Amino acid sequence: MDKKVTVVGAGNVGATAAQRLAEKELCDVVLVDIVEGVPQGKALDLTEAAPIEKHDAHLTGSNGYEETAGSDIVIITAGIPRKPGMSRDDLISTNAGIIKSVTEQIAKYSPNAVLIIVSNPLDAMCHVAFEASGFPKNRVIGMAGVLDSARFRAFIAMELDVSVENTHAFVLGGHGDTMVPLPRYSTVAGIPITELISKERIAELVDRTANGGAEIVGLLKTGSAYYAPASAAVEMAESILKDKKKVLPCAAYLQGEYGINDLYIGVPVKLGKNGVEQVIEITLTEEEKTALMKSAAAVQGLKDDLAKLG
Ligand SMILES: NC(=O)c1ccc[n+]([C@@H]2O[C@H](COP(=O)([O-])OP(=O)(O)OC[C@H]3O[C@@H](n4cnc5c(N)ncnc54)[C@H](O)[C@@H]3O)[C@@H](O)[C@H]2O)c1
Ligand SMILES: O=C(O)C[C@H](O)C(=O)O
Repeated sequence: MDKKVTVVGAGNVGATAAQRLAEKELCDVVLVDIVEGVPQGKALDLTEAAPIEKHDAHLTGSNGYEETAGSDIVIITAGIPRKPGMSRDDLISTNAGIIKSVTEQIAKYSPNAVLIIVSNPLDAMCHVAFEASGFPKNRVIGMAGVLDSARFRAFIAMELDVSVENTHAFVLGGHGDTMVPLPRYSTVAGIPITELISKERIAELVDRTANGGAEIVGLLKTGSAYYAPASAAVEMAESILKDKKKVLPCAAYLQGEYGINDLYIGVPVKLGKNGVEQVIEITLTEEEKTALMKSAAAVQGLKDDLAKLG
């Protein structure tokens, strides 16, 4: 393949993302993890599936970074997931250290890459990677909104018994308890769901979406969601690799947009070969604005915690 993507963290999200990238024949994939043998074993296993899955992507596993050199995109999933009873924010001190050291290595070997951050707490980890890489803001992006809106889309399709392909949904804000699903901008074949589903029922679907991560953690008990998160990261990677310029909700570094400054938060962006090519500002009602500002305040709190961690 003429494109190369590194996935750091060969655990649940990372290995599933590697599988999807290869099976869609988007790129060659380098899987990196600190555990000896795991990235090598998973890359070999995926390579042995290739004749059956009919793809020619090359997969390599490594415990170092030399093999990652010259990557077009790096998806960072390294770190610990939460367990039942924990919030994503409880992961901040452990994962900040991991993301900092991983990003420094990545920046050294792939100075022109676009980084897609997955590790939690997502918006805070974007700040860590942004600072540790020294990359411009358009090349450090967080994955959360694509996942959160896919969850909302799945719940809308289940509610109305329609194809998921007919559904569109928007979720703004930080990837935490204060995320902001936007029913007015969520549609079925272009029809706003506010025309199709009662207010009370929409409120329930919004609540289920905002708690979608915790719902899966409660079921799995030993970790968090990975199939949908991997799909979401790969949709972002595909838009960048193919310069598709899809408009997707992603965590982007805002400098004045939506009245928010110097903060990573989920907003609609255009994703192309340069990463974030445009932040799209949509009109919000007073209620939606208040919810977004509350979410921004929560992310700012985590950013302040990072500064204290040093
Ligand atoms: N943004 C989102 O929407 C979203 C969705 C799902 C998961 N997540 C987050 O992604 C992270 C990974 O989740 P998972 O389910 O894949 O966890 P996992 O435990 O299955 O995998 C994590 C992997 O990271 C590796 N790792 C740890 N430190 C490392 C380092 N310094 N260098 C390289 N690899 C390292 C571990 O060995 C492990 O294999 C978690 O923080 C989780 O909360 C975020
Ligand atoms: O909920 C988690 O801890 C993982 C992830 O952020 C998710 O939304 O599935």
